Amino acid sequence: MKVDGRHFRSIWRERDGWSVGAIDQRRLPHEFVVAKLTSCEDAAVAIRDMLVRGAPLIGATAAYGMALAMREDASDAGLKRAYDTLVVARPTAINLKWALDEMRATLAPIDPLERAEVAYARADEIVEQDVEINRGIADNGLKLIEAIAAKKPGETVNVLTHCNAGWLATVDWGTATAPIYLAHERGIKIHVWVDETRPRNQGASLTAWELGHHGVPHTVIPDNTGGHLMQHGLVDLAIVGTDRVAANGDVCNKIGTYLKALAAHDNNVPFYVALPSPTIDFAVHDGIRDIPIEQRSGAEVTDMTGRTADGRLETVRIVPEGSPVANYAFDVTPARLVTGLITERGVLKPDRAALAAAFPERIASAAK
Ligand SMILES: CSC[C@H]1O[C@H](OP(=O)(O)O)[C@H](O)[C@@H]1O
Repeated sequence: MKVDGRHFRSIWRERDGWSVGAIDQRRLPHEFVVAKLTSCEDAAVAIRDMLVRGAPLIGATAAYGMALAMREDASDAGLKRAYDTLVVARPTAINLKWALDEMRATLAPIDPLERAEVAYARADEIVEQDVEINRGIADNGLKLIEAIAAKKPGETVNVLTHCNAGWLATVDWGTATAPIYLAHERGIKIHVWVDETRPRNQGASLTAWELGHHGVPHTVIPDNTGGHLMQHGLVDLAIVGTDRVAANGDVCNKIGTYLKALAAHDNNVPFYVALPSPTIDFAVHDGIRDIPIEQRSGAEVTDMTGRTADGRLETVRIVPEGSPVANYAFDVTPARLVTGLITERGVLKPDRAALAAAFPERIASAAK
């Protein structure tokens, strides 16, 4: 989307035809730095250390990581090594394995001499497909926003979102933010409550940054505020992203999403989840039981980084030395708390039948 009027994507193939540019999201919102990935290892580290993050962007980065790997070693052993290196970079977003499986299915059958060129072409397709899918999510989600706007003519539609499921979490448009950007472009009065989303503060540092630079009205709120806003009628709907949706409609997303869904349910606030179909894991039938929840470094909880009054970036400790911390990166919202799944093929009920009917080809591939 736009950064002060100039269009950006989160990741791209550079003009040299082989290296990969990506916005270093660890530096936002205070610095806009572009990283250059020149090896499979670079791609794996970028995913692991969250230089890039967000399920679809993780998949796109892994796809280019495989292409970078084929430049290094296009043998069968090289292909296996690249897959094995990338697939363990982060455990929860299924888009990582989805993209790697797509790349391996494309590359394994062909002559190693052709693999590098074909890998870049397939990675480019995955990237363009993400943008196209998210544009479809925008169209389908817009209908929900328009229906709310029609009931309150002249008033603002207030949307709450959690973490960052914006264009920075994908190649472009975002998932949860895609309908928001389209509504804004269509002139609908919209405002976004942005959960700061401790401990990595991706709402405060990424969602606020991208909405602000695209000109979308928003307010950053502490994570614990959403329930209060819902009780007082200040949230018309919630739209969040997801890292993995189970076949039964359970939704895995950034830690704290489940609590937001409970508050929405208690206040009859529609709670939608926006996702591209590669985020559906038809091999998982109980999200709470079976989706692996990443646990990250305790330093993300004990420390905070910010800008000082004189413009320096500093990291400070906010937890007593010696106090143990736990840092669960995701939680799972049961399908019963989800109003609908906004996909590129429509807004679906969060259940097995609806998902299977909308994506029969995915059922077939999961059965293999
Ligand atoms: C469009 S996927 C966005 C999803 O990914 C984020 O997780 P992370 O930043 O740790 O990769 C978060 O759960 C978002 O909702």
